[in-house]
Amino acid sequence: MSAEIIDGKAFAAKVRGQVAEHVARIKADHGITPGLAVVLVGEDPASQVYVRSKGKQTVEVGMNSYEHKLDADTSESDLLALIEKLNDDPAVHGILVQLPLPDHIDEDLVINSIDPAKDVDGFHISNVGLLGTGQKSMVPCTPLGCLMMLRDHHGSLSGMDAVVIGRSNIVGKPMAQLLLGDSCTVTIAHSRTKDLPDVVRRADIVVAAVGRAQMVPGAWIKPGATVIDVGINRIDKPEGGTRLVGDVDYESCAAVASAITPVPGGVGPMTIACLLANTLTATCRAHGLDEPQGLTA
Ligand SMILES: Nc1nc(=O)c2c([nH]1)NC[C@@H]1CN(c3ccc(C(=O)N[C@@H](CCC(=O)O)C(=O)O)cc3)C=[N+]21
Repeated sequence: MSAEIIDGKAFAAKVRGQVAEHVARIKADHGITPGLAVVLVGEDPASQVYVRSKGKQTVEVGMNSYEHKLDADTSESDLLALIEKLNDDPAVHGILVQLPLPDHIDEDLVINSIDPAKDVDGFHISNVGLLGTGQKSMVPCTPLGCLMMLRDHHGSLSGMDAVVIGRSNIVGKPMAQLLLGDSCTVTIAHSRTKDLPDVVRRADIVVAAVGRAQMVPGAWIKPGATVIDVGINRIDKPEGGTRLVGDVDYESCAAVASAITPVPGGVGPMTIACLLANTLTATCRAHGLDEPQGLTA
């Protein structure tokens, strides 16, 4: 194994420290406490774990956390009414509606009903359009966390060949926009891409975000490339029990890459840290305060 391990857990702790410092300052100077509302519909146990750790970390950086847990059979109109209330609540600077939503609720409708200025996930069409045209926006947390780690590792990304595997609205597409914004030559690959191994082999930067356990083998990686693994998949261990793995085959990729993010402890913790950074950014914009440096795209 030769690759440097990019420690997302440590990086996320550093980001949270910067957020906490800034929060303390705006509290002391302006009497403002950032507030993040998280809305969870249904009982999905994995989702509940994320919501809990988000809530805990929100409080740890000095923000107010508002959790709304709704029954799985909550109607779309009740959910929209809650969002309207949160949009109008000056104590709430950020709103996150945990995805996926139950089938009877129109996800796009719900996301686009969030005030874009409070859309700390960056999923509202206004924010997507602003990001795509290089204007100031709220940037989706997972791609923002990946970008922070890449910038930290490489300094400039200018002119690098980047391949994003996966074309989701949540990760693949915004990741491609951010890499383009940093002057990479960007390819978005997906399930219909021809000769995927050859496409991936051209890349200086590989971002894997397909949601398929260990699908990228080391044989696809150009020696010396940087591998960012967005996948979080739970698989059975041969000896019983389960473990988390990414979308890349860690052992074989780490043997040829120059740097790689582990799962767990890579992109996941950075996603939550960036959610807090976005909540701080939204708070500063709402009150016309200076934005934190280095915590936005
Ligand atoms: N509107 C919305 N925004 C989201 O950002 C969002 C969402 N919906 N729905 C669910 C997914 C999932 N998600 C994770 C965040 C952090 C970890 C994380 O920190 N994982 C740890 C491991 C956790 C464990 O051990 O189970 C790690 O990778 O090291 C995982 C998953 C955010 N999501």
